[in-house]
Amino acid sequence: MLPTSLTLRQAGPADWPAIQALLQTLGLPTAGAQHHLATFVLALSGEELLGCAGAEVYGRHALLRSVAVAPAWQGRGLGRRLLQVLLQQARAREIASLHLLTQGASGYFTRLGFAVAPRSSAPAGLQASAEFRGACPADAVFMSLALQAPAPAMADDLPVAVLGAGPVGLAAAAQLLERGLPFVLLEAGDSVGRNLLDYGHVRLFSPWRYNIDASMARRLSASGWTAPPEDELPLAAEVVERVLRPFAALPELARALKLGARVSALSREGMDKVKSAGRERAPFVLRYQQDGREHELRARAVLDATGTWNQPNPLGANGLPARGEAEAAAQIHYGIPDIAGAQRARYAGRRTLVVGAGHSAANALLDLAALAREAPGTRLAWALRSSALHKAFGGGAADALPARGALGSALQQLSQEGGLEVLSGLRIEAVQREADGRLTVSGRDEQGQALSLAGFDQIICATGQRPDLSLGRELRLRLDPWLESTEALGPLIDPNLHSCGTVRPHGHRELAHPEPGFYTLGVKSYGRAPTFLMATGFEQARSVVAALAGDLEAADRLELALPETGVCSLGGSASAPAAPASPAAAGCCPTPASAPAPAACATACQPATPARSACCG
Ligand SMILES: CC(=O)SCCNC(=O)CCNC(=O)[C@H](O)C(C)(C)COP(=O)(O)OP(=O)(O)OC[C@H]1O[C@@H](n2cnc3c(N)ncnc32)[C@H](O)[C@@H]1OP(=O)(O)O
Repeated sequence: MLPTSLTLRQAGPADWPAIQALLQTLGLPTAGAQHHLATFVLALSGEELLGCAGAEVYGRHALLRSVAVAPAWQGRGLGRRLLQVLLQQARAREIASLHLLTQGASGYFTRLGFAVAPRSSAPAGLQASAEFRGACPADAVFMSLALQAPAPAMADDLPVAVLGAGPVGLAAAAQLLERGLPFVLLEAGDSVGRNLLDYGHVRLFSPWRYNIDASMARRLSASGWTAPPEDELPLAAEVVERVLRPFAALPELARALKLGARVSALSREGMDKVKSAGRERAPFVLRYQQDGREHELRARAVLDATGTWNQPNPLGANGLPARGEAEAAAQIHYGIPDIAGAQRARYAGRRTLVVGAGHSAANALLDLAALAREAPGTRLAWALRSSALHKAFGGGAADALPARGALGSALQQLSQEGGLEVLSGLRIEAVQREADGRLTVSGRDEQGQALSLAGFDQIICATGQRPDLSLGRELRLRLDPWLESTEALGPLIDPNLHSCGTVRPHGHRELAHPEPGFYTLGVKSYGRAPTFLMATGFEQARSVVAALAGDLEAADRLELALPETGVCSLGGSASAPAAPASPAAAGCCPTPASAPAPAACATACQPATPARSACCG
């Protein structure tokens, strides 16, 4: 018998402690559940929580979870009543199908109409849920229940839209060609590889064989192309000249490529972000500017490989532009200027402050030091937010990419020889242009003491990049709260947690969003994390395109091991600042397909995985 005082109602924030306690008593996972508290239906007798059931909604699909009845009240129809309410609500919200993962209750849900299904059949949004990402053990049974007839598929003849014709966007195009899927490739710049050309003078620290996507190479080879010597280190511009441009010139690619086409907004036809019903069969709508006019096109899926290069982080240590930064813009270069070439005059005989702790800063400092040997009066200073210089110096000989290790070692040597003024632990707050035209930088040291450094002619800001999130404003995206990476990647790449090159292989599942058919690829998928390597992007493109083609077997077969940097840390304090990204680390340095991890790193740097529970639901 159920108590006469039984009430069923929707949960509110104050109910979470009691729900959590019930789930823990029954051995059900709690990870991620609180985010979906608003969907929870509760059964109460007075203040006492007798049972609960919740759902995570992903577009027109939902993941049933946390179906729990207190042991003393089981077997009296309470579970069934809770589920009836949830099902009613799901139908009212036009949810097309309900799914669940369970270890011990599949028999229970079979009686309610659920059927066991392969995990791979789960809608894309569900793949990004905490339960799919690890809160439920791999042996949990996946079950589904259709609430409405399946939506008709979107017209197959619509193209896949690839945004950005950098190495990863072009790799996606190569995969789409191999799969025979129609596509359109939109590039804002006037050339493929536009961002690489911006630092075209920089020599990459990974040799050719890691800079070329395999599917691109296959297609190029068929047209008589000769691969560059695989052990040489190319300049960034050479990657464009010798690989990307020849590939883009192939007729089958050239037909699909729109240069000078800047995408400004994405949405779904007839749907704003709020509308759920019919969403997944509504084509994407892309708005873009080309030749001074606004255009729109429709697509069945969108792969955003636009990178982050055009969104540099500012000088301000708090992530905001330093006060006065905009006014001083004419004397600040963001990225890696061509100090030995086109921009020599800007730095020769001048005093320059380089801000940042990544490979871009190292490259700029070494170029300035070389210039100082030729041009009298050239002086250089280096400001970095952290005082942990060893991180900026990298792993040296322990780095699996020797050129990357050598870059840090050369910087260390330069600082030891007194070739540069080092200002570590400096948190920049303001930049001021003085009457003599020089810049004064002020901020605080790690103890909070005010600091002011005057007399800089130029500043090179190499503090990394961040993604432009405005494109996805009308799409349903799930991002890591601080990295702004795809949410599932956050724990794997968070520089607060670890600094190794080790990232668990990942593909279409980790890259999926609640918006079916939308994926972010390449460095943008890592958001603000500085550890992206180009080979990661090639593998992402391969997996996502295989998934779009319906080849889940290939999409799930992920093969990628990243080389260690030689500087490993795990569980770094939250106050430890992240090393800023650099193009050398972020956009242009592919990695060996499988590089052995140095012994020192092999155990210390296991990628973080979400907390696991013995049970599931
Ligand atoms: C998506 C998910 O949340 S999966 C996680 C499911 N939850 C759990 O495993 C937690 C522990 N179990 C419970 O909290 C409860 O037993 C629930 C939620 C599974 C069922 O709730 P109850 O209120 O006990 O069930 P209800 O009274 O509606 O139905 C009882 C019937 O289901 C059967 N049943 C209950 N649990 C199970 C089970 N794990 N497997 C198969 N049958 C079951 C009972 O034997 C009973 O059968 P009968 O009608 O032939 O006597």
